[in-house]
Amino acid sequence: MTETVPAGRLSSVSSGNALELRGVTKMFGALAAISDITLTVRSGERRAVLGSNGAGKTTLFNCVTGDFLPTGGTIRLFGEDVTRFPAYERIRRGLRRTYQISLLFNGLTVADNVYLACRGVSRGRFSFLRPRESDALIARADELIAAVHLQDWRDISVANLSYGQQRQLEIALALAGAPRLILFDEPAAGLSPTERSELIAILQGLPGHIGYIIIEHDMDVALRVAESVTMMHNGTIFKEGTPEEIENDQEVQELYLGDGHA
Ligand SMILES: Nc1ncnc2c1ncn2[C@@H]1O[C@H](COP(=O)(O)OP(=O)(O)OP(=O)(O)O)[C@@H](O)[C@H]1O
Repeated sequence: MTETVPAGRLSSVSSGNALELRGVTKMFGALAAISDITLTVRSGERRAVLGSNGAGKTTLFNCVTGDFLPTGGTIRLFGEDVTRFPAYERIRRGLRRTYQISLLFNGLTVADNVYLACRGVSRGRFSFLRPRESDALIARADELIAAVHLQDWRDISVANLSYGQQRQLEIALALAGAPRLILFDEPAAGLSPTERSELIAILQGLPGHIGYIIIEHDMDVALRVAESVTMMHNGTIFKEGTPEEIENDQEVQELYLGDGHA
């Protein structure tokens, strides 16, 4: 976890597309939660998806992960059509996701949680651990713990971590295996200003080959950790641009920033 590429210079280290959505629609009865979404995210790209409540952000994530099958359209992950693939097949191809709810083992330590996540995605998980394999997984777990700035809490049980530290740990779990694209669902929700700064530093410090899409209501966080922004409104894409373009866009300000949604 030593390679760090600042957001904004990522396109130079990666090629190809991580994600291509073409005309993706998801209906719930008569309601189009998302409608005709066409979106391309390059490998290594860091994209924020913004929009007011009910804009369709989470539905978009659920379609990408395979939690929902879209009603229409196609989804390609690293060039492959995964539209009808189950979630685990997408995970095998390097897709990860964090949730707004915690999925941690509260009674276990930080190190145990990350170790189990590493073991869960390692090839030898169904065999008895050989010492060397175990050592490698422990070393990998320690790398991930350092990547999310939790090395001083390595042996503390999750129940004794602050809320912000628990969110940091969830990022470490998402990094287990070989993720190439991570979907972060409101990682800054409920964090203190100090914890938000920590989160920004962690996201900015992720290895350059790992792209991500972040849903975030906190504009300050979103615009600092993303190189591109997609604004959603009423289930459709309303605007795309750089953080600067979005921040200065008159329509965005009127629709989103000015009405207290941020
Ligand atoms: N499982 C579901 N069944 C029926 N309607 C749903 C379902 N999931 C989402 N919706 C509806 O689809 C629309 C988009 O919801 P979605 O949760 O994707 O928005 P969002 O942008 O993530 O909102 P928020 O910021 O509040 O999480 C909303 O009108 C919502 O009520």
